[in-house]
Amino acid sequence: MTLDGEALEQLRKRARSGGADKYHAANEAKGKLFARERVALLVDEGSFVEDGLYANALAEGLPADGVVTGTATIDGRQVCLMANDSTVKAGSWGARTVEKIIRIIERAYGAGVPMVYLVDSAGARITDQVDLFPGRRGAGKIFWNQVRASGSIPQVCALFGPSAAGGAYIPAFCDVVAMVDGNASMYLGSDRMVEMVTGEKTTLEAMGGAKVHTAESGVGHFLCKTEADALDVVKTYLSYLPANWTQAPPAAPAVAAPAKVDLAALVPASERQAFDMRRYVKGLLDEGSFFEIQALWAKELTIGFGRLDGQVVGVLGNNSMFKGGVLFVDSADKATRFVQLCDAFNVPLLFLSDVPGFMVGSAVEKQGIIRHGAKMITAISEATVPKICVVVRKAYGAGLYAMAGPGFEPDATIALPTAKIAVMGAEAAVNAVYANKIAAIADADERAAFVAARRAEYEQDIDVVRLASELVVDAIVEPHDLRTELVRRFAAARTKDRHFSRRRHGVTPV
Ligand SMILES: CCC(=O)SCCNC(=O)CCNC(=O)[C@H](O)C(C)(C)COP(=O)(O)OP(=O)(O)OC[C@H]1O[C@@H](n2cnc3c(N)ncnc32)[C@H](O)[C@@H]1OP(=O)(O)O
Repeated sequence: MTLDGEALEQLRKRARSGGADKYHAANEAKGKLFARERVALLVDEGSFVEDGLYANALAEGLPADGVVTGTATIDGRQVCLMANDSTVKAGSWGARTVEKIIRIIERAYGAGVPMVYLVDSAGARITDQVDLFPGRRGAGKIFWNQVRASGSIPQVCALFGPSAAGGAYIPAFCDVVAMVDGNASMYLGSDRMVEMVTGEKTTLEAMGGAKVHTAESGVGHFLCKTEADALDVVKTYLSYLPANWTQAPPAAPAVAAPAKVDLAALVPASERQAFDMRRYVKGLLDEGSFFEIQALWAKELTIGFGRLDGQVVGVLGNNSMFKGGVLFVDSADKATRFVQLCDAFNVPLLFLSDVPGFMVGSAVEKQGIIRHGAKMITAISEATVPKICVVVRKAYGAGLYAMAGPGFEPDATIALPTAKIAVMGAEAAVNAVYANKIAAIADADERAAFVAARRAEYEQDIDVVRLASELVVDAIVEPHDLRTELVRRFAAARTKDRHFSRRRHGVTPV
């Protein structure tokens, strides 16, 4: 075939226009943008270089084979990207679609630049299955490549529509997923399939919608109102991360902490009174820099990126506003993944502890709280980035270990003057040791006096000065000095040795 300029322009136009008008109109009615509009909104103007525009150009009705792939810059930094075109066979993957996706991930991995996935797809194109599904470069190779790239380059997903069956694993293998409320969904079997297999009547939204995944399953990380919001999340996420695991996160000009926040006043003296750790974090970090992740899921643990004097840090803080800040199965998983993410991309870790410990009881035992807790403690142990544990109010039981306590090679354990570190809280400890004696005291006043005396003894044992004198904590720091102390200590830890263990990898308690 010979092509003159006009014929090539026609071919190009056809490939760029996507699928049938009715599918463009249907998307528009749902407030969805065309895949190419999403790319244009995300990347620096004029920076996109496309690959595979003519994929399946000889077939009828499969422009670009339903996926846009290429390289671009975001805020001047190089990325690779793919964007499903849901106007072409619902964004399903044909053989060329799969090959294009595999190639762009391989390219991102090879170049050491982030990979961005703009997902809106029906998963495997069932009618093409022999070509796309089982082979060496079939759809499985997409996931293999994602797993290989995980922790080597940032991988971030914005989900705008369905992400069906195999398609659901693309977001799942990403570091974070932003989901557009009302349109985005992830599920292994469609509602029709679920009814056929199990008899359950459900909908994509009820089973795998954005609210479900960002608040209940934890597979999604950000609930976004609009597509533009989801694209902003992608940009913001990348702004905290290096291009790949060999580089340091990008520094920014230092910004002071918010002047009006009095950290000491934020923490109530009584352990029974809750406070919002998110306010504490925002008061401590550079003003406006806190970027919370999974804000709606496992809220008893607050996580996110921020900056201290312009340098990126990953923050984990127990939030007593939710479930008393106790660690549960989900919060342990939330911590595990975030610690691994930060460690992979050289983001120092700041632990702000106000933790009563892990939850106890038959419900959580049946959910495997022990192995989830062990997983979290494994991640904390294996993390070799600079890590600092600040005991803001308390660190009890295995909660101390899970929040990078002294045994977990932190670069420092810092206690605020009112901090308590103990195997458990005073009330529980007195009850554990003296239950028989307490029960044997008939007189109520005498019993109360006995309990108060034992409690006072116990409190003396865990006094913060005693802990500092025993070298359990490295410093006692007043709240108004905490930020400066952290800036200096993180700077000092930047060049630390990051070797952990002589082995291929551990056997994680999953
Ligand atoms: C690795 C294993 C796998 O991934 S197996 C993949 C299994 N996938 C599925 O079961 C999803 C099936 N599709 C759906 O549920 C819907 O199409 C979803 C994704 C919800 C989108 O709905 P909606 O926007 O209304 O589109 P639609 O159903 O009208 O479809 C538009 C055109 O696309 C086609 N299509 C859709 N999905 C596939 C698919 N997986 N394989 C092949 N073709 C697919 C439809 O047939 C329809 O085509 P046409 O335009 O009528 O010719």
